[in-house]
Amino acid sequence: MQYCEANFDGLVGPTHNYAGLSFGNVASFSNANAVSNPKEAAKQGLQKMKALADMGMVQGVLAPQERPDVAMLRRLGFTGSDAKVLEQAAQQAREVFLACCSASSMWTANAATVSPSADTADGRVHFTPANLTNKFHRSLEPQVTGNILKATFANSRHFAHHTHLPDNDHFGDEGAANHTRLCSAYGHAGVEVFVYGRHAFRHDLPKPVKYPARQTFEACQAVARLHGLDDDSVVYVQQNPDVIDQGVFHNDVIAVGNQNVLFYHQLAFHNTQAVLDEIRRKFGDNPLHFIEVKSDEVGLTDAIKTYLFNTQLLTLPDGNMTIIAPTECQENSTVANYLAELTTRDTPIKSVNYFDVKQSMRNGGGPACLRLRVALTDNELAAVNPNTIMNDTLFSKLNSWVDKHYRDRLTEHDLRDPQLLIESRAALDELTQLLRLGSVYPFQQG
Ligand SMILES: NCCC[C@H](NC(=O)CCC(=O)O)C(=O)O
Repeated sequence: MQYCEANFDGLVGPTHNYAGLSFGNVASFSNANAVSNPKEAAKQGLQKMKALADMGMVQGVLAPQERPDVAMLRRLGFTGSDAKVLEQAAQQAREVFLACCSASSMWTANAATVSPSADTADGRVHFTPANLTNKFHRSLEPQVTGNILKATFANSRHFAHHTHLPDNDHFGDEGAANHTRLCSAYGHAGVEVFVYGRHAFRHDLPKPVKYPARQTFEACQAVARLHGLDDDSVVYVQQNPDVIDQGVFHNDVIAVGNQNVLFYHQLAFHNTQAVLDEIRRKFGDNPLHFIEVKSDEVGLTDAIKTYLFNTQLLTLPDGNMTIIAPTECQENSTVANYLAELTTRDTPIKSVNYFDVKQSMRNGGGPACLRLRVALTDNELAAVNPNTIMNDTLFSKLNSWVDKHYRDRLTEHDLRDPQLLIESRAALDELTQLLRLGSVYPFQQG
């Protein structure tokens, strides 16, 4: 049997904007109110997807969500026509209105946690959408995310879809951004590493003081239980609370793993040595590479600014690994030099490819935030909705779709425009036909 790791990237939605919604995410806060370009953002994402498909990777697309979320605004007491709801909300509750306009579903590393069939008790691929409770704008996502995942991985023999965890801070779950799987080959049972920021029920244990810890230990345990993972193949790791307080709001801002490589910053974890020992013990005898970046090689500030660790670490068809990095890494000489030197070392990482995803970076989302990894066997891949897999035809169709529907400039004022809602729904309706997803959006369900 053949195995692969597919990357499913989130398509940037037509309302991509900068609203400063994510306290603790430095880029989001510092770009609040900047003018966005949804068309460019969507195209930057498509370019990355196409380039990975051209490298021989299996690349999929996950549809964006319906925004503004008029249904949520109605639930919060705004009434009348859609236009009236938008106008009242924008005037009376600006922050709530902006939260209901965010295109944040584009960061599909936060869509769900995925466990491949090689790790699960029933031999199916398991998906749990993340509840994203810590930020109101992101807590709007899990229901429709679940719909989109079910329409993309629509085969109950191979794919198990769980309901997101309870919508409560005690079970705060940010999905795959805090989950890494290490394995000797994608089809072999691996070690699933869950990273949390705090314990929900224990107040005596360390936690950040300035910024929120979005993910809890209890959420990680619940997902591992739902997926039927074996305790001997799971490691729970606490993120270093100090780095959360410096702007590392997800683990994938400070560490990334692939197969037998864990690439991380010296300050990433609490009790690092114990973490590494447990991973090594559970991983077994096969070779395992811990690539630790020391603070005197790349300081935390540079790592956060350039998103050195929010890179995709991919195994190419020739067996070598490559790093997919944002151009911010190339523009910083310390980081660029580090990466150049890394490819000469005796590790599986042999090359670096840089991509311009600046529209996403300004909201704190790098290449790794934009993708959800799904390791699949050939049979499972054959059961994935084929219309969501990137190739020349889909690339050209999606580019034309973006050209037809997306604006190239969006300000806060534009978000109030009822015409934008009409345009966005028309775009998404067409997209669901293009990707053959069925009716996944509230506006399609009457
Ligand atoms: N994995 C990357 C996620 C980035 C995301 N940013 C945002 O939602 C910013 C939205 C805004 O500020 O307009 C977040 O913080 O969860």
